[in-house]
Amino acid sequence: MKVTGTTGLKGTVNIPGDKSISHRSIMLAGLADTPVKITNFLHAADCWSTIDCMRALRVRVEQGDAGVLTVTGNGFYGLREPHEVLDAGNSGTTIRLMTGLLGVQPFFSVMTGDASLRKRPMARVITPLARMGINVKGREQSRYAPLAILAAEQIQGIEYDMPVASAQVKSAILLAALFANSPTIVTEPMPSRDHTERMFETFGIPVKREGNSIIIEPVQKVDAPEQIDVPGDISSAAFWLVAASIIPNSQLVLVNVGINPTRTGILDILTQMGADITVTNERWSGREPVADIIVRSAKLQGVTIGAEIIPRLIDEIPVLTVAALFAEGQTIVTGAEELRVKETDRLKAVVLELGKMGAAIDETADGLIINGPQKLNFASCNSHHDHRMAMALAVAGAAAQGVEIEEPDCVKISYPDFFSILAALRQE
Ligand SMILES: O=C(O)C1=C[C@@H](OP(=O)(O)O)[C@@H](O)[C@H](O)C1
Ligand SMILES: C=C(OP(=O)(O)O)C(=O)O
Repeated sequence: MKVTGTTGLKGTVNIPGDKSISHRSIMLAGLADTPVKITNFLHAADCWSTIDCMRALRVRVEQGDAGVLTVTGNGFYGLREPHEVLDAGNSGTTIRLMTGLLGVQPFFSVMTGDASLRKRPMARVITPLARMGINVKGREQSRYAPLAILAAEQIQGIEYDMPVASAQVKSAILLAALFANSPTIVTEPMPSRDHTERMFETFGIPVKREGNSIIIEPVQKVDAPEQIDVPGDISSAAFWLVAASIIPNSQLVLVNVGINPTRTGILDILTQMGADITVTNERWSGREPVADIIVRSAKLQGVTIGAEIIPRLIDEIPVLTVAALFAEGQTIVTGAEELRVKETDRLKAVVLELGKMGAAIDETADGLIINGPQKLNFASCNSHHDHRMAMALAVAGAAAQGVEIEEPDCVKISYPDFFSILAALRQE
């Protein structure tokens, strides 16, 4: 995929559905006994992995006009033993959340994923689930998938202090907690995205929050809504926010962007860098706040991105690195060691691939140091089969002298139309 430099981006982008919320909508609707309609669902490979897993557990998922889904479950105890190995593909969210949900079922199941997913840490979910009485085993002393999930007997609620801020670990525990015989208290070191908690409330499940703790009482059933409208994904909007900021003569209107405060670190950091961002038309999409966002080119300054904000922009670091290369002064990222266990080691990958374009970025144990502005040249760069890398490289190329992206197809994981939208917004 070749992306050439452009003199400006202009237009309106309808932001595709939130990936995190799309996964959760299918899982919760699959526990209901009435049909749930889901609009603006993200039709991307990761969310389809969740659909395929839930279908294998005998949940009906039908696709109607405009990609609207209708999910029909068989009730709270209605999942059935799958005949096949469940494949989470490239999706960490699918395998980790599903492990919580499968661990409490009275049947055996096996989950696996692609080569990248089979290298990602799974002990972080297996350890707390084991304390609940859930029996999951994996490869290499239960560190990696494939995972074998044994039929559950008695599930206890636990009090768990999470060692890392991870919405996936938190959500796996909270899903299992619904089926336990006593309450569960999960405490996070820093608040991670709370879409599971909000989705629980949408399904009539009470959620108690005390500081950084979440308390869940077991339930016997869920009260499903008739419809869920998935907000647009701010992690997808992030590529346009950065691209329009650093490419002169740009103005974009991003429509229907989720602005859940556990996700808006990118808006805070770009604003601190001097970006010209206007959040308008704030409204609710169910229990999730959404808005339209106008972004115009601006002169950016370097910024410090510390551990406390990382969970609120965890997936945005690759594209923020590109922003930092175009900003005046130093940008320092710390506390971002979780990036090493994503689809690829994203700290290493940004240094290596943007380095091919001439960028000098220092890699530290838990972050990056970028001195801007830097001049980038045309180069061939590899996505490392990581969707966020592919899109960050495209933004860098469009803002500079162009880029050739090897292995660009991975954008199908979260944003299948990314390249065609980029082409449509270009001014020359
Ligand atoms: O819960 C979720 O939907 C997600 C949580 C984050 O992962 P971690 O929980 O591993 O931080 C994030 O990086 C991922 O893209 C989606
Ligand atoms: C890390 C990501 O997703 P997941 O963990 O679900 O694979 C991502 O989308 O950037």
